[in-house]
Amino acid sequence: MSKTFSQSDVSSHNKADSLWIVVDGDVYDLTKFQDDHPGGKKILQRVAGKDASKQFWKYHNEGILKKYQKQLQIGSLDSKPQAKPSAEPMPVAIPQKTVAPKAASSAAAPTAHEDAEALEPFGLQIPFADPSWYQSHHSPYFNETHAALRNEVRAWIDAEVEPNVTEWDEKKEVPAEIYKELGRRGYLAGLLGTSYQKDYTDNVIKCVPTEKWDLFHEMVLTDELSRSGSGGFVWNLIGGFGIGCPPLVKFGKKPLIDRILPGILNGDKRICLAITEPDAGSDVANLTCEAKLSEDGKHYIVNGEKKWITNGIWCDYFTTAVRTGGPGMNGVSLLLIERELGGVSTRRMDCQGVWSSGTTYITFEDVKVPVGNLLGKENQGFRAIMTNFNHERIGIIIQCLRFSRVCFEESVKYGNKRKTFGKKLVDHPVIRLKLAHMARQIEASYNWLENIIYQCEKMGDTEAMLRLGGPIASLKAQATVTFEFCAREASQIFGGLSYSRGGQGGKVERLYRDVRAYAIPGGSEEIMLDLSIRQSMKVAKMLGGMKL
Ligand code: HEM
Repeated sequence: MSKTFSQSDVSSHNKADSLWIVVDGDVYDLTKFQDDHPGGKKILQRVAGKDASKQFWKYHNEGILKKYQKQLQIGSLDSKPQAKPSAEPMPVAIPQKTVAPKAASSAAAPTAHEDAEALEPFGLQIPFADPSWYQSHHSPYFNETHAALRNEVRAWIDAEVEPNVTEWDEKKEVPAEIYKELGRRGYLAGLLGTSYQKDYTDNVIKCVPTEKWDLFHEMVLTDELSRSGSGGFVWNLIGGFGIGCPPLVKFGKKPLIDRILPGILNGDKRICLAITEPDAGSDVANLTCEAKLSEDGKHYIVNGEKKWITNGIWCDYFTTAVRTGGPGMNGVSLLLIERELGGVSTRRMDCQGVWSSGTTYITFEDVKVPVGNLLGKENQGFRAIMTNFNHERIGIIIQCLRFSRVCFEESVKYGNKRKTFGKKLVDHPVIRLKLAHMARQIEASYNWLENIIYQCEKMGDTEAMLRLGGPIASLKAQATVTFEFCAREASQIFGGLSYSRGGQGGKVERLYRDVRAYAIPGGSEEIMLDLSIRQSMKVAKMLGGMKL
């Protein structure tokens, strides 16, 4: 914005018929906007022609300026210093001695050497609102390729997503263009829990050499997407893909992969995972959706229902758990069902949270699916589903922990501006105690997550399924409990502002509603905690190391 004004220029626009104000040295013409201002026009007229920065920041967060700046800003004060506003989450320079990052090591061994230097500080530097490596703490896991990805994703989310996410959530839809952008940026090819799938897409990620891609990049990507503060948004983008596509890549036959994977990775086609049924959730072995082999042995005829399927309404492909054999886990297969085969109906379900994720009820009626669409072997789908669960749960953990950080960050920011009884909220010990309990749970869980991701990076799929199934289940429960706690405490800190939708407490209100979408699917807390002990004990016994 090149136009500059003096303070006296602004002062002359001090009436309803020409209403200018100044916020942080920038000049806004609110003459037309005043009638639409949700806080009322009188309150704006009272500050007409004046610097209203203090009043503005009392009632709004940064998102408002990002959203309305283009439309309402007409210039800046001639006295405005050149420096950027401090709310900008860009890399910051703080005095310190260790800022020279080492060259990245191989994908299989992410900078796990003793002399790895700390990375440049990045973000707002609010302790615990970002992982400690953003504040230049040393880490054996993250190098400059992870930092480059983090910077790229954050710039995108800050500029194009965060200011719109409330609107999208209320509309229960994210513009299709955003999903395509995910493909264009080459992010989809890296979100599969495998090496980067560069052979199947021309949209290859630019900021990370593909041969260096590892599970920590995937972690950073999911983490930064989640900073949008909307489970609905994150699930819209990766909720179906992140769990529906890996079985295709790992167990699909080559002709099927060659035919459909490029369209999926480019963001042109969408895929989801269809396991849960009206009568089978965590109890996967009891599912009833049947796939009967046709007499000529060329097709499966699929009949049945699936419920709570993320993204289903928008999907072209459904990675579906079907019964091809007898009762129990040994009669279950995975089948890739295509919408265009006919007989697939989808309807949106109204849910408590994750509104823009498209939770779906699906019916399959005599769908004729070619046998070439079988993923893995007939009646051996249960194992593929179990392997997939680890990837799904790790995604849930990453999201929950970032949402917990968002609750923490929002609370710290609000606690530093809201005054009660003559003091800022953060100056009340009872509020600091809430922040302390949030921070300790977030950090403990995140450090465990880093360790588990490192183990996944080192172990093969089968070993990870056996040895990490228990710990991942346990951490999934830990992460959802942490998220619930942080959403609750943040909500108490925001008071009425997080009881109403939108506005300053909007993120916290939305995340509070999203909690159950994390605590129930992908294995409920109860199932996870029980499994964590059963599985860990069983494996320890099996591997012969446990002495009682
Ligand atoms: C660039 C100028 C402004 C824009 C674009 C703007 C926009 C908005 C928006 C979108 C809301 C709805 C709540 C939210 O989403 O946060 C809102 C609420 C409000 N605004 Fe503004 N506003 C501006 C300036 C001001 C100023 C200067 C004041 C005070 C002097 C003010 C006072 C309020 C109040 C009291 C509310 C209601 C807050 C609540 O519900 O708790 N606004 N504004």
